[in-house]
Parts: sequence; structure tokens; C-alpha cells
Amino acid sequence: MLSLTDTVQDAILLFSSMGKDVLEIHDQNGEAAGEFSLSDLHKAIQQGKLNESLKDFLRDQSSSESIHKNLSVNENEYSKLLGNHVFSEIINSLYDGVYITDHNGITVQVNHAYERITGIKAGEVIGRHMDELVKAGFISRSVSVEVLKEKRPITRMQTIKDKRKIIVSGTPIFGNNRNILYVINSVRDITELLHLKHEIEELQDLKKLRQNARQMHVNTYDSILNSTIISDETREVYELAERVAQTDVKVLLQGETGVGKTLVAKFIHHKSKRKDEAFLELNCGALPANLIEAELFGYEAGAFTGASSKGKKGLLELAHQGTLFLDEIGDLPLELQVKLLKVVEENKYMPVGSTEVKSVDVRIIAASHKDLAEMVQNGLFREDLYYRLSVVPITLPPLRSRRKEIIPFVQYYLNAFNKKYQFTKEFSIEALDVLTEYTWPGNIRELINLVERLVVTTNTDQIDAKDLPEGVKTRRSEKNEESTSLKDAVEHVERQLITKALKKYKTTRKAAEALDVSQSTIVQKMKRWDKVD
Ligand SMILES: Nc1ncnc2c1ncn2[C@@H]1O[C@H](COP(=O)(O)OP(=O)(O)OP(=O)(O)O)[C@@H](O)[C@H]1O
Repeated sequence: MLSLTDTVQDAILLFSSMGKDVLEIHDQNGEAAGEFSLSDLHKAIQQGKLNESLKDFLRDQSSSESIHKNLSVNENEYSKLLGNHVFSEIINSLYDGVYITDHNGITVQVNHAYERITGIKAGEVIGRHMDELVKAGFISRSVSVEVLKEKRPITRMQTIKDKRKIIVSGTPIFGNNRNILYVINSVRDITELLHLKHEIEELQDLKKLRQNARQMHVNTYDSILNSTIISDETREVYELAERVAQTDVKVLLQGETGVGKTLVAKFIHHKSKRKDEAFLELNCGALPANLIEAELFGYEAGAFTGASSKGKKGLLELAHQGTLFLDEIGDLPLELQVKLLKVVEENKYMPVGSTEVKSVDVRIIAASHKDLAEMVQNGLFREDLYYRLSVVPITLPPLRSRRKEIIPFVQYYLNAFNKKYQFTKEFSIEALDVLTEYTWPGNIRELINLVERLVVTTNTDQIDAKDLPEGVKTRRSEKNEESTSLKDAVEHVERQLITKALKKYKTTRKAAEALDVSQSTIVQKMKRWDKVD
């Protein structure tokens, strides 16, 4: 499970996650090279050798053990010692907890550190048998009892109340005739250590994210799109958009509000042969039906009350040879859908109040945040129009499922607003953490607005988690229940386990063995994740 070059710290995490007492160590060829036990870990912690490699640590131990002698002492001397107040003072001055039981498993002494670490008072346990204390729920299992049974030193990692993790090492003290007189347990709280290790790892992840963010800024498109951030998570979308830009094929962009549909439409236009002609936009959800009709198809002079006496050109005509982007197409009333179908199928239409059929050469890109396929099923959107418009459907995922992009977006817009308002603000790591966890119902648009607001309203150079709006802070914890499907959650766990195993074993074959799955399962999953990334 471990390699010789791993450090003692790496072993702590593995012990904690695997719940084992002994872990195998492998050399660089994957061959078994020894074992690392909980009692080795305990020694390493006591000797402050957390950053030492397992190879160095085990080498040092074997040389020191060879000079270690087993002391055997008279029983009377011990019982005198235990009652002695100098001895009590000595053990009370230790930082680690000490718990002593006699040969029957009855508690005879505990020190202050033990009380501090476990919250259990000496008066509650002294004179009581360990089995009784396990039954009463003070501890989950007794290392002393195991030592008495097996007559050898034993070390265990345990979880006590408040989910604190402790490491307990029990050592038997033998009398002259090799019978056990006492068991001395030393107890160390390693919760803090584990915590620190997690924090270090999280910081490293964050650092990597920031580096990626920098690379992504370089990786932008030119001209109008030089502010487009294209991450691994959206690269496929933009690559597809670039391919379809070469032809006039109809594209339907789908995704929640603010995910970047308009930007992709502009991107297609600017990558197409129409790039020097107009790109016009109509939000079908923003106007009543009659006005949409007038806007889109134009009207003849005097076509309706209030119409301009000169008539008006419609967007279709104005976008001739260019691109017309119809946003929120799902809101287009059914009667106008018929008219649009004629444009899409024949490139022909009639302005309002006119009998003249006009021809037009325009590329139409439609977008919707509603599920058009479902609308078709419910009779709210024409099926023929749906199929005509969605020859190439492109779906933009919500920001909450493109988490790797959040920090790059935040940093990018932070720079932009710092420049605009002449500030040099920065986000604290905690604030970035909260922003990464947030659900972003308004997606990138919401993120841009929030960053601008924070840059302008905070009065220190560092924007901290406490400066974020309440909604952002509270919606983070709801996120998992709200937006993670069971499938996503399972995939997330699978991915974590496989990544960890690959890191450890280096080859898919060995990782597969460790996880008890076939090698092809791992390879297939990795291929799928590669695509998603
Ligand atoms: N990849 C990107 N890089 C940088 N900014 C982006 C990116 N994608 C979107 N944005 C910005 O996010 C904001 C919202 O994007 P956009 O207007 O394209 O979303 P939308 O999906 O069309 O929203 P709606 O459905 O509400 O019209 C815009 O300011 C846009 O410039």
C-alpha cells in the first residue's frame, strides 16, 4: 500500500482511511519491501519524524532496536512506584496520555494528558475493568485487554467522541517469571495532525488551480473573443462550435441562463465566413408576440396602428449575409414558429402587412434555457421547427458542474474590475473556497456581477469569506444535496479512489488489483473522465 519513498505523514492518512493496523510497503518495482505498523507510526510521531521517508525511518529503527534491552523488574518495586507521588507528577508532566492497567485489566492510573485528550476523568475509570469500560461506552475497544491476551506490544488507531482520532500503544511490563504485571498505554491525539495534512493538500490543490488559471488566460481567442476563458471543461464545446462555424448548419445552444450561450453564438459568427457582416440578437422572451413579429420580419408602412409611416426593416433583413441569434427561442409564440419555419426551410418570409415574399441569406443560431424536447412533447413547441433548428445541439453545462472554471473566471474578472476601478484587490483562499462551492444559479453572469460588486464595495485589499453575501455562504452546504445526483456522487467517489490507487501503484494493472476490479474497467473510466475534463 505504501512505497519506500512515502513519508510517515502519508502513512497517517492511509491508516486513517483504511482502518488497518499494518500496511504493506512496496519498492519502486511494486515488489513487497516490508511493513509499516501502527506501532512504527507511534514511534515516528513520538520521535517527531513525520517528514522522514519510510525507508530512512525503518532503517534507523532496526539499528536502534538491536540495542534495546527488555527490562524485567520485581512486582513490588512497580506497585511502590505506582503509588508514589513523584511518579504521578512525572507522568502528569507528559504531553501524551498515559493509561495503566494491572495484570487483570483493571485501571490503576491515568495522567492529566489522558483526561485532556479523551475528556474522561480519572475518577470515572480507576478501579474499573477495561471490559466494563468498553461496555459502558467510554472506549470502543481496549488495547490493554488485547496486550494481556497476546502478551506483546500492540498499537491501535481509535476514534473517540467528537470524532477525534487517537493512537494508543500498549506495552506489557513483565515480572521476573515472564507474567504480565502491568500494561502501560500511551495515547496521542492525532486529529490535529490529520487536519494539518488535509489542509496542506487542499492548499496544494488550490495552488494548482491558480496555475491552471494563469495558463487558461494565455489560452484565449483573439479579437472580440479575447476575453473568453476556455477551460478543459468547455474546450469540447468551443472546438465543436469552431467546426460548425465553417458551414451554415443550424445550431441550437442549450443551457441555464448566464452559462455563455450568447458568447458561443458570437464565437461561431466570428469563426465563420460571415464574420464581417452583422451579428444581430433577438430575445424572444423579452417582447410580446406582435412586437417580436415586427422586430423579426419588419413591416410595411401603416401595417398596424402605431407603426412607423415609413415601415421598418426586420432583423432578418438587417442580418442579411450575417448571423441572427434568437435567444430564448422557447418563448416564441406558436403562431410565429410557423413563420420562422418558412425562413429556416426556404429562406423566405413576408414582412407584417406585406404581400411580398422576401428572400434572405442569414445564418440562424437559436438558444434556450428551457428543455425544448420536453416542450415539443407537451405541444408547446413545433416538432418540425425543433428538428430544423437543432441539427447540431450544443449544451453548455452549468457553472456548478464546471468547478475547475470558477477560480479562473473569478481571477479573470477580478483583474478586469481591478483595472477598471483602479484597485489591487485579491480574494483570500477561504473566499475562493466558498465561491468554488457555491451553486451559482445565475452562472457566469452572476459571478461577474458578484466580483464587480465585491471589488467596489469591500474596503480592504483582501476580499474575505466574511465579505461574501449570506446567500453565497449558505448555499454552499446545500449544494451537494441539491445538485449532485446519485450517479455523480458515485462517480466522484470512484474517481477519488482510482486516482489515489493510481498515485500509489503507478500502473493501472496494480491499481485494478488493489481495488478488486478489472484493469479495463479502470482504463475505460479514465478515458471517459478524460473526455469530460
Ligand atoms: N467562456 C467565457 N469566458 C469569459 N466570459 C464568459 C464566458 N462565457 C460566458 N461569459 C460571460 O458571461 C456572461 C453571460 O454569458 P452569456 O450572455 O453568453 O450567457 P447566456 O447563456 O447567453 O445567458 P442567457 O441565457 O441569460 O442569455 C457574459 O458577460 C459573457 O461574456
